[in-house]
Amino acid sequence: MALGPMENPLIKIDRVTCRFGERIALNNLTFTTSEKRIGVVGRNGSGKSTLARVLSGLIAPNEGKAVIAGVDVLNDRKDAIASVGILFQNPDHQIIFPTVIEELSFGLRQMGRDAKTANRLAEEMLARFDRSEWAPRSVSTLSQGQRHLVCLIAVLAMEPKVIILDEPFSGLDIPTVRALEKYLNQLDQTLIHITHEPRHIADYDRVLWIERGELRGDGTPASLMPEYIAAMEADDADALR
Ligand SMILES: Nc1ncnc2c1ncn2[C@@H]1O[C@H](COP(=O)(O)OP(=O)(O)OP(=O)(O)O)[C@@H](O)[C@H]1O
Repeated sequence: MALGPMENPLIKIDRVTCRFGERIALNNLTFTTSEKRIGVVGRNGSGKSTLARVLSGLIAPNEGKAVIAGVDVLNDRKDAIASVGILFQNPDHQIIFPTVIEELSFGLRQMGRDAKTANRLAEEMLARFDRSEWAPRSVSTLSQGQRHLVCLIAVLAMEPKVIILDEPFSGLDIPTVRALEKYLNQLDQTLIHITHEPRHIADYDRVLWIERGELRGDGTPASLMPEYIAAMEADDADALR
């Protein structure tokens, strides 16, 4: 018998606890999901970025594990690269090479492509985004929005099944946000989008509301966001504690 999405979810967070010293960033968090568009909300410091890092295998939880498309993303790094990609809030936390083509080729080399193939695929990706002239450009000469697009292209080039977006639009101007949104909406891949802006996930299939490292709410945007927004507005005295 074929397993349905409930028995064989695309994404599984299984009893994950993450501590930083005394601080508990994620507390025995468990959920599964196979939806294509998942929003993650919660106040500052609630554990969203920690969840993003666990989901992409970049940090080891103290307990529990993350499994994406059957891959234990922490322990099986080679398969994890094909399963999950992450777009950080700040592109400068992601970019490590001086030129755009080197940056794009790097991920493809990591996936086992030879240098020539990686270069060709990177050039094809730039052409797809109508940015072929960026190939030899020094990344430092691009604007923040342009560097963001380089990071997104780099993630897409690796064709991961799941793309995690950690507040991808903060600090970007309206046209750049619109352009990135357009690219993202067209994608066939699963998106997990961490945001403080309800508008960005209004059409999503599911929203997870994280508070103090635990799941405070779980539902559709229509069922969950009114309560979330009311809680945020009622709670401004507690901000930054
Ligand atoms: N490397 C770290 N060292 C120490 N504490 C950390 C570290 N990373 C996260 N924390 C703490 O873990 C908690 C959760 O942080 P996290 O960055 O996951 O929150 P967040 O929901 O993404 O916040 P924001 O909305 O402000 O980006 C916070 O209390 C934070 O101070």
